[in-house]
Amino acid sequence: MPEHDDAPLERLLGHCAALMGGGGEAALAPVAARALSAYAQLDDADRLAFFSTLVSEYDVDADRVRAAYHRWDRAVAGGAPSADEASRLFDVVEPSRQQLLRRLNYAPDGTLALVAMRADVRRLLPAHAALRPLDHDLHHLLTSWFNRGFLRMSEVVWEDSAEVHGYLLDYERVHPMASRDELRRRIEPADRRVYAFFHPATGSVPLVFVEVALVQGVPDQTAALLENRRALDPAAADTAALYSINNALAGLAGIQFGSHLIKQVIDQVSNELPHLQNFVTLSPIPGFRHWLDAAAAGDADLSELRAAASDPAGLEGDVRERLLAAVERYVTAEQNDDGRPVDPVARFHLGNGASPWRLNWAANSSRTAWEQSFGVMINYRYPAAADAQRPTAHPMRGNSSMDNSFTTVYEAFARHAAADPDRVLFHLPGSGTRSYGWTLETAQRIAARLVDDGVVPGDRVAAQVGKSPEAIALYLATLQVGGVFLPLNTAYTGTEIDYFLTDAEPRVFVCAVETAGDHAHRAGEALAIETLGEAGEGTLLGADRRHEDVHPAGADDLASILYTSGTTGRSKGAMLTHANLASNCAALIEEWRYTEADRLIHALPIFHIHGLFVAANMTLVAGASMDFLPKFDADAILEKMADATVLMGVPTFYTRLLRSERLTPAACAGMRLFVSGSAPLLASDHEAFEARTGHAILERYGMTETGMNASNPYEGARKPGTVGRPLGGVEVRIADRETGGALPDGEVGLLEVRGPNVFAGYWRMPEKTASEFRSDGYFVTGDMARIDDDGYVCIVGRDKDLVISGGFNVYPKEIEELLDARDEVLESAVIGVPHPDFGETVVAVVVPAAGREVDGDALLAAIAPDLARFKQPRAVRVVDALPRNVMGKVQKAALRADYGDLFSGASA
Ligand SMILES: CC(C)(COP(=O)(O)OP(=O)(O)OC[C@H]1O[C@@H](n2cnc3c(N)ncnc32)[C@H](O)[C@@H]1OP(=O)(O)O)[C@@H](O)C(=O)NCCC(=O)NCCSC(=O)CC(=O)O
Repeated sequence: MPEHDDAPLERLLGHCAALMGGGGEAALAPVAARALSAYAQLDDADRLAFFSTLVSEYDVDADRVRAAYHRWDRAVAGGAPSADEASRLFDVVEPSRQQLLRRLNYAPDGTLALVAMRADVRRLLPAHAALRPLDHDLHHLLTSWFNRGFLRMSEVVWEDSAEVHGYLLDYERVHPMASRDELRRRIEPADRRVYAFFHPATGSVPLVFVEVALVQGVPDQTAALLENRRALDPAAADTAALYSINNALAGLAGIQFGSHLIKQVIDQVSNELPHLQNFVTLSPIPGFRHWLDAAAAGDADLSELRAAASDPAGLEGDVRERLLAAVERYVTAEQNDDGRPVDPVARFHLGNGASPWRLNWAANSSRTAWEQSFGVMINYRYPAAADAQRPTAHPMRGNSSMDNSFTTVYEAFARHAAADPDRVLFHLPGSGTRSYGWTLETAQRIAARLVDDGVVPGDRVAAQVGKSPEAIALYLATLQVGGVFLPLNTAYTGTEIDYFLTDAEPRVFVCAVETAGDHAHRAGEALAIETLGEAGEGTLLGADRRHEDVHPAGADDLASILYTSGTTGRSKGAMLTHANLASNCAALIEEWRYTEADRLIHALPIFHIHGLFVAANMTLVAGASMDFLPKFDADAILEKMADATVLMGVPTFYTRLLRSERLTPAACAGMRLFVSGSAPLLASDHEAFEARTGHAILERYGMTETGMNASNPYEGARKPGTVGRPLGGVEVRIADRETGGALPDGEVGLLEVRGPNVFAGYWRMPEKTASEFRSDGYFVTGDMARIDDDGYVCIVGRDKDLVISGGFNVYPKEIEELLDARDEVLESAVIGVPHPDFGETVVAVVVPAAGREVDGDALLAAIAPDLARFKQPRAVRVVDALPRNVMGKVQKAALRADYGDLFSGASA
């Protein structure tokens, strides 16, 4: 080779030796600059030689490590290790090339040159694995130099320098740009933004840049975002689409800037445009086809799908559906050993707090998109800034989840109110009534108050109030203004309320007039407190105007969050969308032939799905009326039967009615339907009720997360001990508990459901949400069931450790945690045992701490302030030890057997 080709490498190595020779920073900086300029002249062969020298010659010195270790070890053995020995050891285990690289960084623009050097290393790495230690050192150094705290975000505008624009043109890889004109279309229009992150050491080079489009509706096509079009007025947009996110410098691959960059972009956009509702991406799925190719080798279905998909003309109908299902599985379920998604883009967004939202068929017609994922793209959805958690959900297949062609519960109610304002909605105890028109006006007055309190769409409105027509108007008002209704059990204590308010961060909390004093301390900048009494008194109705605007809710917008106790002790907020409520209500109205002629006896609480989203929603949507009773009262119900047509209740209602002598065929003569749900109805109660009244109770099955799933038929056999067939639009299947594989009819397994009724996920618990869904969108209910020969679902037990007391769910963990926190308790196990009135009730089995005694009553009194009454154990049993299996797990089944008849003799 001619001498001048060798010279730069030799010069470089000479400079490196000089740099390691010592000297102050001022003296070394020019040497470093000369070294980097020599490096810039190297070709790949020389680079490889240089890198190999760094690996072999600038490594750790084994003798020095050994010597330092022995000194340290001796000092430790002698009982007097000093900080000196430890730091000496620390210094010598670092390869000397790290010091060399740090000194190269003394050169002006040294950091950028070292980032470029790492890009070279990474390019050569696949063929030269021996360079890995060098890459590791560079990664280590760059990670600390590019600490997130040094990054500065700014919006790139058309007036910025050509240099910055040039970088964007060069580094845009998601949707490459052919010209400055194209760049201009992404920067200049009012509905387009580019945000870039800069670092002091790399000057005007944007390390990461994010391109944002302000649009109406969640986008499903890249072409629509990139084409030349008239700009949309940002005030008319409802969605910010982050459609291109680029890491500019290959040398920074794998350097985590933290999860805040995207959040910072979202904060910036939503500060400027607070009305935006959706923050989404339209992202590629780069690894899908590669994964399909590999996975097809061991999977006959995928192999067949891969073959079918190889012909672009055949990508219709069934193949398309199956491909989308496979993409969904790839994005949501396929994980690396570290539990993170295999797809790099999914890893990035899910790691940053987004959720997979929707798959879009034929979203990108570029060749790359075709080669990566058959042109399928995905929207990930980010929580909005103000509303730190927008809905998270499993992806919905096939461009369909944003279908707005449906009527919300509020709209259906408002139509009845407008068409026939005098129609009675509430029959109150005594002879009072409230009309649809009154309810609409009351809701509008409450809406005015909510708006004055600062409620904007997406804000939560929490309520712990007694049952009254005004409380229903509050629910309607919340929906009207686009809020998310969060009803709370009136039995919850202050400690429990603290948790819900902290977790849900509502804008407004409405409490009972008499508890206002207890909650006054919660009021502040972020939370307004209002009061509402059972007679309609309180501050909530204080507005002297009506707010008539109706927020146009989208199908996927949240309508409500309902908290259910958690298996881990932390209550989970189930997020229900407008489409969840509307679709479920429509299915029930049809199934139970519910019409405006119906008059419902409503004796349920209105803070749960049964009383609010089944009973009240059906009435509001059908234009029917209801006898609105404050709570269950057998005599009051029997009285109302004279005028009513339908009763909806939990099994305790029927157990108690059966105890009344007034329950006769004559008393029920005008009734057409008795519905039971929320807990299993004893087959014996079903039979006794039919024998006494001639009415077969219609048992149905639902849960907070799904609304109603199945129902015995209105016409046809209502079979005791079953919950009937799936409702229209709802799919159910029985799955093997271990493998998740589908089981044939007749076998017992986990009941799983899918359909428009299934919730959008748990509030701020994306991992919990993900763990409760199968990759194909089925929600795992936790109930064990089988399907009989007629297709009826029979619930045979529960997989989850849940107690259902009088229709209220109670998770033992929450109570065990309170018991275990007591000094006198070593450990505890809480179980549900049969109870003649509540179906099941809560019992605590407690082991005292060493040398301590447990007094059951005192223990219950101690935990009572933190626990709603219905969750409090009805009995405490003190034992020496809890029964455990060989794995050490408490055997609750054994405890249930031991204490199962604790209440069998009790009268309710
Ligand atoms: C069963 C009930 C009628 C019983 O209420 P009552 O007010 O009549 O009870 P009571 O007057 O006899 O009260 C006796 C004592 O028990 C307490 N208590 C009240 N309800 C209780 C319950 N469910 N479990 C345990 N304790 C309960 C009271 O505080 C009181 O405490 P003390 O001893 O201190 O006096 C009521 O709990 C109820 O309406 N439950 C319905 C719950 C519901 O709507 N669930 C739907 C969830 S939605 C869902 O699950 C999905 C689906 O529907 O599919």
